[in-house]
Amino acid sequence: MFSNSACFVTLAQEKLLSWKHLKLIAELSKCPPTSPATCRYTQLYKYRLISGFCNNRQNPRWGAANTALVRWLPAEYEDGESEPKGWNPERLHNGFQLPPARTVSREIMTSASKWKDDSYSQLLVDWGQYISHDITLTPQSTSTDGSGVDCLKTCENVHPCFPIQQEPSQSFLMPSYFAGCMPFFRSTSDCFVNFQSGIRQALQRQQLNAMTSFIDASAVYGRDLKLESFLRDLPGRNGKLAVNARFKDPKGRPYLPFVTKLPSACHQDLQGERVECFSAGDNRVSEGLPLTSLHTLWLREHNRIAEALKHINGHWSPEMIYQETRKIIGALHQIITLRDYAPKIIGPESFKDYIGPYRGYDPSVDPSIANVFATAAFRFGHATISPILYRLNESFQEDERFPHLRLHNTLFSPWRIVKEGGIEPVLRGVIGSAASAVSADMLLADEVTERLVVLDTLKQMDLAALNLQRGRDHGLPGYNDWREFCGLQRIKTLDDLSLAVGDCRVAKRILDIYKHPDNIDVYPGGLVERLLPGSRTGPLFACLIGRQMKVLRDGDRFWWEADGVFTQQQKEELLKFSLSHLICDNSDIGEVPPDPFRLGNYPSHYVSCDQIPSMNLVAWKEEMGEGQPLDLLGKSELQENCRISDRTQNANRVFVI
Ligand code: HEM
Ligand SMILES: [Ca+2]
Repeated sequence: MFSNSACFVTLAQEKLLSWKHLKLIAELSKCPPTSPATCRYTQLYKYRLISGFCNNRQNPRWGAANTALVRWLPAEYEDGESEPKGWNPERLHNGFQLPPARTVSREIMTSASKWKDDSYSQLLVDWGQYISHDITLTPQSTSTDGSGVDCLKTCENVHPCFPIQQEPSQSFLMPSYFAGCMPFFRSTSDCFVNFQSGIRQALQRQQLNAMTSFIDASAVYGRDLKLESFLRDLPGRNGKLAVNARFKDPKGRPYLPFVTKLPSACHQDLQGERVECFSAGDNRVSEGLPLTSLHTLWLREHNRIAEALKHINGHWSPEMIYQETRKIIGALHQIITLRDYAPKIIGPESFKDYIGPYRGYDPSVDPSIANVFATAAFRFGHATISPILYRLNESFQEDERFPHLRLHNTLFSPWRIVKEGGIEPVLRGVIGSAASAVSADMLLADEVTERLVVLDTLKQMDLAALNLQRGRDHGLPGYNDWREFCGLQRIKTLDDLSLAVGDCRVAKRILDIYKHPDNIDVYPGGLVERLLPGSRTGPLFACLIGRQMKVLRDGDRFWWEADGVFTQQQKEELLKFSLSHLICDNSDIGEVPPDPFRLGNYPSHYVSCDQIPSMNLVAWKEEMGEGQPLDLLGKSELQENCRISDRTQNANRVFVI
């Protein structure tokens, strides 16, 4: 039941089970019991802890890094406890076998072409990917998990491997060691046993979120002290982040530092010198060029703001400059996501229904990421990935030196930033080209279903099949159960499905493959739904994304609008910020659309950077002696007392934070 579990358990549930039983469970699970976390000192500290612990002082683990994804509906494993759906291919669900993930991908989700979305730029897609990396990372088992099985070499379902079977007609295209399947590593399972939700659910396998759930710029700063220290320019004593020591852009602007473990797995320009994978608060930073460009902009913005704050408050310590800048950058991530991004994704009506106006911090709200959000709903964005990466010159035309590229040639290829003109050609491409439209008959581009590059796997992967298989690995309930959860009608007939999808041919194909409406997986089901007006999602994903965004806001003690976090004057300055401003201040681009998520023609819909409002940081001016003494308390000093969960080390820890 608990095999391959990451070890960490708090068993303070004496009211429910005897200590004898708790100890037995701990032994079986190999998860040593620990005392519960407490947050004794945190009221004295005005910044978030890097791990997210003690954001909620009564429930210190809520939203923290390396805690379980929460369940809004109990898991449905084949054996009730841990085996994925489809683990035993012979097993019948409502009288039918589940269709293999790859079949669903090829028959329903893969498209050789994509329509353009005339309203929005590609930046809307890239922000989605960027912010998803701030709030969720589901760690996977590795071949070295002690199981003795190498998931790169087997096509059998043996823990922790749950390979994606190829359709027989495809196998001959594969090298012999892959013939028949694509490798798949099951997500690592959590050891934390939460009895509050009942014994049955407590014993079910749960997956982890390695990131802090909060929108807190953890993709910039990291999620533990070790990574955070590595990313900082501590020797500079200036509150800044460390920059790349080897390369600068053509105008002398900095790049992100490289990873330390060399040679890194990133792809190389075979002609030139090596360019390693970049490092940032999130280790997926080098996955795509727009993603890397956004990370680079935030690195530069941190250093720009830190420099300005140092001038304004000459008496601030390097630690205080760093923390205040980090706090501002976190707030800006929240503003862009809730004000500019979310309404465009779920539509104005759903925004009103599920999120609504801010009414203050609510400590009874659990801000943790839900399993269904990370594993299905927020992966809606995969259907908006463009098969082409556009690179544009100063006149927003195709760049002759750096032409457009097919997507698979850009993944994990940071050399294309360093050697091919910096981040500007890519940034102009993302603001100057249309997002891909989502329609039921054209979902994921075949660039990502036939040629997806995943590091450490030579094989070209299928993102649609990975998403589907991941949902089954996590035992996610089906599409119909989630519809019911969201107050939508269950689908019973082909007519019901045709109505939900808005395309009866697609609806028929889905029922032909699944045979029973209750067998439809939540990912393809949610993805094919007819989009709500003014949104980029159907009603199910709008509900799930809306609910998640609401708890991320209301359950965050440090939310930028929460009482006492910023002064009124500071809030007014923060609200002036926009992604246009981020681009203007940190790249060589001098003209931008006022809202870069909206697609405009160049030059008529662009304005000069001088016309973009900017924050006045004088709102952060503090007279000598005005700050609380603890503002200046060295973080390391405070966090000495905070023994924070680190799954790679001994799990048997006491939390006193
Ligand atoms: C070129 C663009 C993108 C690529 C190559 C990409 C690739 C991937 C891959 C390989 C995974 C892990 C799949 C698995 O094994 O389960 C993943 C997960 C995910 N992606 Fe994307 N993605 C892209 C864009 C996006 C966008 C635009 C969004 C949302 C708007 C998004 C949201 C997510 C989410 C929420 C996860 C789950 C993260 C986790 O919990 O680990 N991705 N993506
Ligand atoms: Ca976060």
